[in-house]
Amino acid sequence: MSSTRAAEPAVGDAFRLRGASIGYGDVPVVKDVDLTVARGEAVAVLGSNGSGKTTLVRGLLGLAAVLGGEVRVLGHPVGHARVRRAIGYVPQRHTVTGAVPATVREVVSVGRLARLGVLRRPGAADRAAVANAVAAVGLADRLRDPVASLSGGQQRRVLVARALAAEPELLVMDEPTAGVDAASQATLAAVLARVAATGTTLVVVTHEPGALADVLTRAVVADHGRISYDGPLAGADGFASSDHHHPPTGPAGDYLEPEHLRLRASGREY
Ligand SMILES: Nc1ncnc2c1ncn2[C@@H]1O[C@H](COP(=O)(O)OP(=O)(O)OP(=O)(O)O)[C@@H](O)[C@H]1O
Repeated sequence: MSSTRAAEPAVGDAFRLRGASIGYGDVPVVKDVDLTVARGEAVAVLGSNGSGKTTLVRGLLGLAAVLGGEVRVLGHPVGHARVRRAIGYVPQRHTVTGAVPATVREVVSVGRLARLGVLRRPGAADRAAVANAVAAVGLADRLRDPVASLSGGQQRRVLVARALAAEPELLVMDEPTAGVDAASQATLAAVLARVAATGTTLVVVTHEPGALADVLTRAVVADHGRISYDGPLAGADGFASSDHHHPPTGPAGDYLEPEHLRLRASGREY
């Protein structure tokens, strides 16, 4: 997709964990982890079920609690407004079926909200970013269709487009290829290669790194909440667990609906 954001030199950290413990309530799942990812890197997060991969990336997004140590994203503490605008997220397992019969364009437009702020109305650049993101995932001909009328794999691609529409500096994807057919995985790999080429940092939680092997260069393997391997993706052979992946089932209502409603309530059309 084209980007309105000029490629910036990849300087500094995309994120940095120092002795970081991340979890839920007061229970750490990720324990005492040191990890630095530089801007512009493309990193796979691998490991078996329950090893803490999702919790690790949710810690970057402020969706899991930092219980100890330090987590900084783009040089800022987690939850900083600058970080919220700069980070794109494709959550795990969610499809887009829910109570709100949103169209593809509406769901993808939600990805622009953080950039727009409360007051600014969408302009040509916003509409172009949405259209480009939808085209990038191969769904341009479905722009006006209700998302609920798409297949599970197509709905995953809508969520990828929603994250791309924000033109994020850091794109975090949790199992983006789960339940997506081989042709669509190849499309996604091509999209991510173009996104990476603009200097965007990629972090992809996956059980299927092979599908994105041309894009992801570094692998981090989680094991019982700790990092057991950090190095070239090629050297992580055998760590990727293919014993299981989640079918993309279940409503995404908790994550999507309030934002859909906000978009509609604001009367802002794309
Ligand atoms: N919201 C939550 N509240 C409490 N515990 C949680 C929550 N989410 C995950 N956990 C626990 O954290 C541990 C790690 O889960 P996590 O989802 O991070 O693993 P994962 O490596 O992403 O696994 P998978 O490959 O199955 O997606 C699990 O034991 C899980 O029960």
